[in-house]
Amino acid sequence: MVTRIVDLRSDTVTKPTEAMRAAMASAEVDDDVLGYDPTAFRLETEMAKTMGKEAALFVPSGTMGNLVSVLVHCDVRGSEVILGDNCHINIFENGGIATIGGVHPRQVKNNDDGTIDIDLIEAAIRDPMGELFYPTTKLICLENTHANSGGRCLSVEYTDRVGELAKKHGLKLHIDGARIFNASVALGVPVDRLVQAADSVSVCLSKGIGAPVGSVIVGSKNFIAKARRLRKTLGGGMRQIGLLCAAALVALQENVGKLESDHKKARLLADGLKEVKGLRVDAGSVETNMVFIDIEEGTKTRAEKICKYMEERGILVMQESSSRMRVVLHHQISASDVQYALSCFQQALAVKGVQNEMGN
Ligand SMILES: Cc1ncc(COP(=O)(O)O)c(C=O)c1O
Ligand SMILES: C[C@@H](O)[C@H](N)C(=O)O
Repeated sequence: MVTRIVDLRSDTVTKPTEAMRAAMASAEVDDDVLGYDPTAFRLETEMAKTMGKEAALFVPSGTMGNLVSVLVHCDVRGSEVILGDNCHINIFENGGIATIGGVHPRQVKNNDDGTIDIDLIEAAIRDPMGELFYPTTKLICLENTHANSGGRCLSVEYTDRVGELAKKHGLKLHIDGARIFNASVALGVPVDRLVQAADSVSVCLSKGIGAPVGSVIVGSKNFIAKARRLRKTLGGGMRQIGLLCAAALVALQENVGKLESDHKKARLLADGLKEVKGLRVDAGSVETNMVFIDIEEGTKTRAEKICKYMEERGILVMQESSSRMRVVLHHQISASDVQYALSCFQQALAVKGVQNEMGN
């Protein structure tokens, strides 16, 4: 009988706290399409100030935040965006920039640390006055932290260099900052400084920050004005969104300060897992709240079996492939949860049933 659930699938799984629920219940609201929801205005004003940009816009998801941002920057037919081959926009957003926006993705290899070699970015740029055959590069996208690289942080120095390259070629820079606060805390760099070079940033409130729903796009006033119109076009114009924004305001107050603790718990779990025979964990590369766990060659089991074994004990783990799993720490995972998860992983790899000759 499972008596407790330890949900390590993602930092998107957090439940609203009592303070968030109370704020939602008492939120001052109005129609944000016909006018301006006052609580949405408060959140957008606060986020623009925090991120060091002129303006901000609440959107229902990080996927819509990236889609709207890319489409505002790539506003002419035949536009092209340079992005990492392993980035969220390219892998997990249904190809929306192309299928909905008609923007051509120019994939450049992501390094293991989430960066893209700057010389490869420059080599991928297609000059608008160039060959008749080519799309026109309009935008470069980075992702910080980089989820598929295990939550690795892009440094401010690297980000500034990419920003300089974009300016040199008359391009814009967008940062998928779903976990930008995690990067800021891990690097010890104020978040507004970390994104200073970016023309736009999409910030998820629904991840490590722990809000139930939503993201915020930040940028210039002109950019946000265009983004607001495009959000409506995409069906994202919402009415009394102060209910959601009130929870986000509480989340910002409550949880940014807890991100370092999430990172410490991730490192603690990674250090324990790397000692488990049959698992391979690069604990040294754990910079924020994510840990990728690989099954070692020759270990006669699969991620599916381990995830099932863990789920039977109340621990939810994201299966990435037949030999890879991911755990993500968040403010609703305690230190004792971490120890419990580690002990269950140790048991899973020791149990005959989980390991068998066929590795089935
Ligand atoms: C790096 C990154 N960007 C964007 C998103 C999209 O956010 P949402 O799930 O709110 O659409 C996610 C995850 O969800 C993510 O991990
Ligand atoms: C799966 C992915 O879309 C989500 N952003 C996560 O990290 O959980």
